[in-house]
Amino acid sequence: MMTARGLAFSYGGTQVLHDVGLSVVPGEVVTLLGPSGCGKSTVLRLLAGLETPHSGVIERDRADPAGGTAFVFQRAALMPWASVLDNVRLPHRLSGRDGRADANAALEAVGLAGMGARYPHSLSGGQRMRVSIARALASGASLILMDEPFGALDEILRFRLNDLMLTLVAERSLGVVFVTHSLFEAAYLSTRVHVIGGGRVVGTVEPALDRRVTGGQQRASTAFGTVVAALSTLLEQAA
Ligand SMILES: Nc1ncnc2c1ncn2[C@@H]1O[C@H](COP(=O)(O)OP(=O)(O)OP(=O)(O)O)[C@@H](O)[C@H]1O
Repeated sequence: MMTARGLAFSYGGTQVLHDVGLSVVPGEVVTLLGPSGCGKSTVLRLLAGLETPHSGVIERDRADPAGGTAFVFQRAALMPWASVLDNVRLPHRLSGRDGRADANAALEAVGLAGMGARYPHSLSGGQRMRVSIARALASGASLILMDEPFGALDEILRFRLNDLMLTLVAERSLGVVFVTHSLFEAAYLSTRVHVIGGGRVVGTVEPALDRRVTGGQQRASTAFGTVVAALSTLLEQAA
């Protein structure tokens, strides 16, 4: 779906990325893990086209039928004056379409069927994040860039939304590039984890987990422990 190679980027005179590359195909969650300020969000901004790399290339697969890219931020960026349904169908409205059917289907997919008439202020943090994910799904995007989407949620909610994401990725063959601080979340969700330090990929781990096992059983498995240990070692090198 997307391949990036040799990305370098500076803010003013300060180089924050030296050499970052990644690729994502449908059904994959590719995670960027690293200490605060290492450049994870900047990589997402480059992938989203919000910034232009100073060197390196980003190639989007032209054969990708759905083609679109959606962004999900840490704070669910919802319009407070608009209903949940109108928030979710915003991408449709911006391109002159109705979008109700897609928006309702997406709300159902994230477990918020029947909540379309509510307003963001009446939702919990986890529900708001679900609305934000529903908006990304309803937009029809096949590639979703997620910048610490569950960082502000409690552990239980984060676990639930991690499972929801894995289901949606598998069912809809989405590609996801995911940024997180949490090595446990990275281990649980990812097809591949790139650990970033000093603007470079310092190491990559492909969690070899049995994906039929979920929840506490997965997190308590020996395989999971091995992945977490490998990621901690790389994180120590990245810090
Ligand atoms: N608009 C900007 N202008 C100048 N410097 C910036 C800007 N945005 C980010 N930076 C700097 O670039 C570096 C990388 O920032 P980035 O937000 O990509 O890191 P991050 O890994 O996502 O951090 P965090 O995990 O804390 O969100 C940091 O040192 C940050 O201070």
